[in-house]
Amino acid sequence: MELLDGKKLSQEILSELKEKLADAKGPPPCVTFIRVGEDPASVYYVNSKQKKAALVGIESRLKTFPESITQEQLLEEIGSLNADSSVHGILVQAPLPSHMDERTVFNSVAPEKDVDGFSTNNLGRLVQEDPEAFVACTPAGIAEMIRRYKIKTEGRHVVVLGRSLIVGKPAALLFMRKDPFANATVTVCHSRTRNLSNITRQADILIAAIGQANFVTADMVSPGTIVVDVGINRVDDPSSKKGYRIVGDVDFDAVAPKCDAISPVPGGVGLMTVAMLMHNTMKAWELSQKKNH
Ligand SMILES: Nc1nc(=O)c2c([nH]1)NC[C@@H]1CN(c3ccc(C(=O)N[C@@H](CCC(=O)O)C(=O)O)cc3)C=[N+]21
Repeated sequence: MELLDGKKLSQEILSELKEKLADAKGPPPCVTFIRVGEDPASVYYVNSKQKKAALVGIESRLKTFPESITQEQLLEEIGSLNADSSVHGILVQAPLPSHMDERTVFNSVAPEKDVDGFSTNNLGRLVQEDPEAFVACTPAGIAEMIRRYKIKTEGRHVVVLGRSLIVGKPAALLFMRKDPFANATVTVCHSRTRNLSNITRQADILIAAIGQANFVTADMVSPGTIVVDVGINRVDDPSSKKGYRIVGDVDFDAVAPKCDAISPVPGGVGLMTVAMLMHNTMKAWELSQKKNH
């Protein structure tokens, strides 16, 4: 069993980006984060994204708003960032307060600054296999992990567990692209899927993005499978300082011995997500320079 090491890979990606930026002239890439409210997980994630940006030489800015901000006010703020030529990427941290419509908010980010890839425009361009599309950072991170470990996907069966906008759906689209690093046969399963384990046992590559701790058990996985665990679930752990720990969607201890390769949580896809955000910001910056010349 090989461990798919997101920590090592993400550091590799970040240092490649840093190197690329080292001899760049003019203002550096800039990503602006929007955080509404003080959800501790959001505070933590945005903070860690800002730290990684600084490491690479990407400028980052943070705009925070109280939960009481109206959607209209938020759209106005996004509008002024869209118009600000010193900002190359905009990321509205999810989840948003329940009085907002996430779809409307995500769609208000200018397509060329939508480094999250959540807007209609970028999802459409992903379906069209447009290389200039911004691909959502988590699916992009999964694909990059598989590519860098030289895991073949062509003609193989990729089973995606979960159909979310942010992970499951774009991941399925990525792996079915006409591309030597994709070309997979993709099955998407979700909460209404019947005989789930019959399907998951047919997977060459299993991507778990359900959001439920220990959902994927050993009987669901055939020997030799490659498992990518996208879950981030909090479970109580009195022996840890915080009183909880983060686990994925896979019962790691039981499943890992059966796998050819498996990504851990933490230390797996989460870190790749952050690295791909930096990649997307760099891409937004490069595309904006191309346009201005
Ligand atoms: N607009 C938007 N874009 C996002 O990309 C987005 C978002 N909203 N909302 C929340 C999710 C979650 N997410 C993660 C980022 C980093 C780790 C990460 O760094 N994980 C580390 C640390 C885990 C830990 O200890 O908590 C690891 O897996 O090793 C995980 C998850 C981005 N998201």
